[in-house]
Amino acid sequence: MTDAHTTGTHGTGPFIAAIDQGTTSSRCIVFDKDGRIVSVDQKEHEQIFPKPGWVEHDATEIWENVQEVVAGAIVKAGITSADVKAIGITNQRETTLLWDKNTGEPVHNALVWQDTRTDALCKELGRNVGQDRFRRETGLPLASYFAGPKVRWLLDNVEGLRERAERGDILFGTMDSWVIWNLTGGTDGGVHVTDVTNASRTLLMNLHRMEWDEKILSSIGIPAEVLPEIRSSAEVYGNAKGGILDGVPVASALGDQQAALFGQTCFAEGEAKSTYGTGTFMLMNTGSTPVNSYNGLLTTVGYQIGDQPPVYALEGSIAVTGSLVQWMRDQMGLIKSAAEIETLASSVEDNGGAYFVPAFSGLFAPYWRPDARGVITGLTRYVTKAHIARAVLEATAWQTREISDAMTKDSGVELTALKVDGGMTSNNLLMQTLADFLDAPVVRPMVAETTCLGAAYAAGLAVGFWPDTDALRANWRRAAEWTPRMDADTRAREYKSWLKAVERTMGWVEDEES
Ligand SMILES: Nc1ncnc2c1ncn2[C@@H]1O[C@H](COP(=O)(O)OP(=O)(O)O)[C@@H](O)[C@H]1O
Ligand SMILES: O=P(O)(O)OC[C@H](O)CO
Repeated sequence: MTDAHTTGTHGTGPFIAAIDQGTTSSRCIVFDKDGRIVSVDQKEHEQIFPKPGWVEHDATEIWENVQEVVAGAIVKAGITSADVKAIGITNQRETTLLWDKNTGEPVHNALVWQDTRTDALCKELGRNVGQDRFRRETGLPLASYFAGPKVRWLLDNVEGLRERAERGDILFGTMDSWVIWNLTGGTDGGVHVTDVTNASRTLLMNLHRMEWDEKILSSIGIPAEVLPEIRSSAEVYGNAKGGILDGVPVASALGDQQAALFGQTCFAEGEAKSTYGTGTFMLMNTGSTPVNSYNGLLTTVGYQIGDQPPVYALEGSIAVTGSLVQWMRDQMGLIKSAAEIETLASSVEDNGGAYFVPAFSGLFAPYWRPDARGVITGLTRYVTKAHIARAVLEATAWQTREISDAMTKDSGVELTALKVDGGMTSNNLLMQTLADFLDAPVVRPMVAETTCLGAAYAAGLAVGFWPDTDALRANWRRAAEWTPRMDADTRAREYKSWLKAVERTMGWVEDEES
């Protein structure tokens, strides 16, 4: 398939190292000038589920893993810090951490983006401050997904924390800030920064001014003292201090989905990519002005290169896609490996009338309904586990279709082709189904690790390793393409049934339960 896990040096360097601090693992990839992978090292971290709906990570474990994978990738490449021109950072977005700047100790586990404990707080803020205000100033709907309410929860629930924060002893960061602060020295002069893409996921940054919004900070109840400085996505923030890359410039930070947009070289307005991992995130470059969404998408920052103006994006976020395949494997035991879902689903011609809407933690885009829960509908005695497997894959494709429709409505741009990446894209049936449901070609690049590649590209631009985005475009190579085969009537009929199934998920959780 792709060369994602090859090791061994290409040429003689120099190189760029990218760190991807993801939801389930941390990895480091070394790239050469052609954007090819030289080495990879990766380590998973524990997923902590203290209560239903709560998801946490141990940030100390994550920082240890990051150091380990960086050392692993450098050793596998057979190079030294002298061969590495810059380090790029990309990360799971929205996951929220507060730590003590004097000791470097986290005050609590990080609250992960999937964590829904702030649902009630968001409702309260919506009543007191108004949904519209958040949308207008930050581009985001008020939802537990984002970082701001998680910061407030920590300040309210960790004893004595608010006083320590107001005294200036506590730092807030998403995982980019945590990794950069530690890489650049931690308690010994670490820099406390974030980039515009990560800041645009907090509900705290004014999307038009690229600054923390004081009115929103005071309405959520967050002291400005804890906040990192907002910087561009591609500039030198500081040099690594200690460790195997001592002295190397840390030169980019991008939320992982924005990094994938960059790695897929979606530099022109209207270009879009969709990343199929645990969840799925489709982003479309909308150019130099933020496009308001009236159809359930997020307005977010795509990237900002140094002192150039920021580039905005529209995003459709789907919470459950690859994780539904994991659920079929781990909770249901219907398949033994994620790849087996393709074999099972391919053993039947169609879904047998069954539709599966995986609203396990409510529905994200384009609905933003925390009260929704998963349903399998259309069941008769005819339906087998193979039909369900097919409905599982179709769920990912239909959710993408809904987001693509919303993007067309919001941006006026018709999707002519979708660039895809992520673990699920190795599933040919899914990719064909996607092309069929979108009625547009689906293309996958040679380097499937677009997230790390995007972080490497941004860091490389910052230090002059690559001259400009045209040089990056030249590296993009197509590995596979799927073209639509479904007839229009079947597509329309199936889409109607899918939308009917989605309706059945709504309102399941009563107000007091949520
Ligand atoms: N062949 C496959 N068919 C369907 N889903 C798959 C397949 N292979 C992997 N997956 C799913 O893809 C996800 C892993 O993709 P990855 O891009 O590594 O995710 P993440 O970066 O979110 O951890 C898992 O949720 C897994 O269930
Ligand atoms: O770490 P991933 O690939 O699951 O991405 C998570 C997203 O950034 C959440 O917004």
